[in-house]
Amino acid sequence: MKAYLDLLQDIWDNGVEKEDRTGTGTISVFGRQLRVDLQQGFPLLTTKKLHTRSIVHELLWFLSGSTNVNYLRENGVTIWDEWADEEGNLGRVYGAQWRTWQGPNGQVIDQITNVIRQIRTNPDSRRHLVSAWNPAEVDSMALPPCHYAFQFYVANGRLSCMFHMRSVDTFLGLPFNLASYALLTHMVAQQCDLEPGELIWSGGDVHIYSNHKEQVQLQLTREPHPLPALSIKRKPESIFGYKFEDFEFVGYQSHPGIKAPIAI
Ligand SMILES: Nc1nc(=O)c2c([nH]1)NC[C@@H]1CN(c3ccc(C(=O)N[C@@H](CCC(=O)O)C(=O)O)cc3)CN21
Ligand SMILES: O=c1ccn([C@H]2C[C@H](O)[C@@H](COP(=O)(O)O)O2)c(=O)[nH]1
Repeated sequence: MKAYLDLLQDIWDNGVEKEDRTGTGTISVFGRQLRVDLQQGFPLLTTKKLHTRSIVHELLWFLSGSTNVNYLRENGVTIWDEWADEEGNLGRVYGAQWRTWQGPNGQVIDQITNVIRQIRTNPDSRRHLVSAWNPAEVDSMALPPCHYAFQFYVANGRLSCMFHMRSVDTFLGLPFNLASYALLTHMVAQQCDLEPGELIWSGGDVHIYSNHKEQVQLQLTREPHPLPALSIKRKPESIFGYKFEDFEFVGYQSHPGIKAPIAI
């Protein structure tokens, strides 16, 4: 994950100071890409300890189609609490767009089921795409999607994934997002009898919040450890059958966690 540290350094060296919606202030660059070969290990940051529990539960929650934080809270995950209303609702965020995109004639589109069916039946298609960016509904979301689209690609028996982010909290958000899409790629690959290939991240406004600068400097002094491996204990009937206990990050060795405030 040297590439991640290089990205932090790149923002540090080339970023411009920019105000933002949260009032925190950032240094920011525009348009960057990272590529990770999933055959070389699972891309979990080793230069600070990541809370894998939150990452796994958040992905299972997206896949379930839920947009209420109750499931997360029941499992001790608090990362979406600041954006939820009194009933725990977030509006038509990721889960809703992935599983129940509403068409103009009242039809409901399950993009996840569809994309997996397509990968299985027509792997060479160039349309293996899921979009969370729904212009008709962005105003009814607690936060418009940051990771707004992803695409799969099949070649040589391997499944690769490219995902796009319009706005990137590089210190707190991106490590979660990379691990989450790596996990999703492993799951979809298993469901489609493929091996995981490459994970490609592309970012628009890629920033470091002004109150994360010390944390970033500390992280940049640290040497990465070897990457862990992901073990999936069983193959469920469908992409929606995975449980938290099915995943193990084998050999995850990391530097200690680094606390940082989240910009709301
Ligand atoms: N400013 C901002 N950055 C984000 O990354 C972000 C948002 N807002 N809003 C929506 C979601 C929520 N996400 C979050 C929220 C909190 C943490 C966070 O505080 N992470 C801590 C550990 C917290 C935990 O797992 O309990 C960390 O040290 O990584 C990470 C991602 C990602 N998204
Ligand atoms: O998965 C996520 C979700 C959110 N973020 C970050 C990116 C920005 O710092 C904020 C969102 O603020 P906007 O003003 O809507 O851009 O959250 C992330 O990095 N990853």
